[in-house]
Amino acid sequence: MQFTKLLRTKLNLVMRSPLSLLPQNTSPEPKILIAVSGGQDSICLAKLLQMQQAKFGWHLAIAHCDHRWREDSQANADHVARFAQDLGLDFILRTADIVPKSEASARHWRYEMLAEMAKKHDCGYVVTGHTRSDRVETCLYNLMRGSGADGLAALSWRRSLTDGIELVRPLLNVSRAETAGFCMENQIAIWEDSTNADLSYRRNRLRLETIPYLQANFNPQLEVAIAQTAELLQEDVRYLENQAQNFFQENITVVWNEPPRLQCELLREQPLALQRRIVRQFLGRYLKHQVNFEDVERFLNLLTVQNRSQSSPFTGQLVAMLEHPWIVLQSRLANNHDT
Ligand SMILES: Nc1ncnc2c1ncn2[C@@H]1O[C@H](COP(=O)(O)OP(=O)(O)OP(=O)(O)O)[C@@H](O)[C@H]1O
Repeated sequence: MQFTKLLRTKLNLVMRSPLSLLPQNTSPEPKILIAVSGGQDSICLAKLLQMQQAKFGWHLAIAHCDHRWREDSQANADHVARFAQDLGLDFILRTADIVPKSEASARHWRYEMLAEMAKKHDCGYVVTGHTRSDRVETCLYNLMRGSGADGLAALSWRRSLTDGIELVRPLLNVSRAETAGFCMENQIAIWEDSTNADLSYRRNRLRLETIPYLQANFNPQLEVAIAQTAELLQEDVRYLENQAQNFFQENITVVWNEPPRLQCELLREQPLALQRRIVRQFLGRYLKHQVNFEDVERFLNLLTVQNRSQSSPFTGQLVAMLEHPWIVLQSRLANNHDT
């Protein structure tokens, strides 16, 4: 039982134990919803948690989301239902009314359903089977998209899913090879997603071609190295985000009322790394799309211009106007200096 022992040890480390992210032996019994796709990672997670259920006093349930985008999706859901029954755990299923059009919309729907199921069944925690391998893929993928530290700090151990419900990923230091070894060792049948081998998906090319190439030619320990980078950046990002939040709390440099405005002088005094985060948080409240690099740089350019009526338009209806000593965010219609 080599893999079983290894993974149990990894999850119960004395220092920084992933399981310490979950409540243990509290009263009332903590309820945890395990998101299971049927693949080796979430199957491994569910079995590992079930093995320790009595020790930590958890009430566990399994949730599956059927996106209905493959012909065999019903059989996939049935597989997970049988697995839950074998483990003696409750099974909760959500089936999509409308088949999602993209990976991103499927993921969005899935997290919405997981939050809704957790709320309905009184679970304070949702756990997913994301592994170190997922983390490395996400990190590399984001690197190629030009992402900053936030994207490279891919996948957090824990974040808020919705009000009062935490999302926890206990397998972030476990590799996919280890979850596969665990499932084999424990003779658990996993559901093979037929699209996993499809190289027309960029994510699959990264997993099946790029990462093995980098491992063979650059660093056999590539996964560990990149996961370490993500881990380090995560705390850097947290620190900088807090600093940016403090800026809003400590200085009367921002007015949130209409039209919202930021004071140029105090913003200019901050290091550029912080200026960028402050502006991103500020714009994030108002722009309809996700704030991107160009939006932030366009806003910050206003700090360097002399022309009092200079403006920077954003996609959509908003424009940032230099109105000394402020940069004001207003509707394009309200401003006739549009560039
Ligand atoms: N259909 C599903 N039903 C329930 N849980 C799921 C489903 N698909 C994925 N999950 C959960 O999400 C984890 C990650 O799955 P996967 O890597 O396929 O998702 P992803 O699309 O990359 O999502 P993410 O953006 O969260 O990384 C799984 O280990 C499992 O816990």
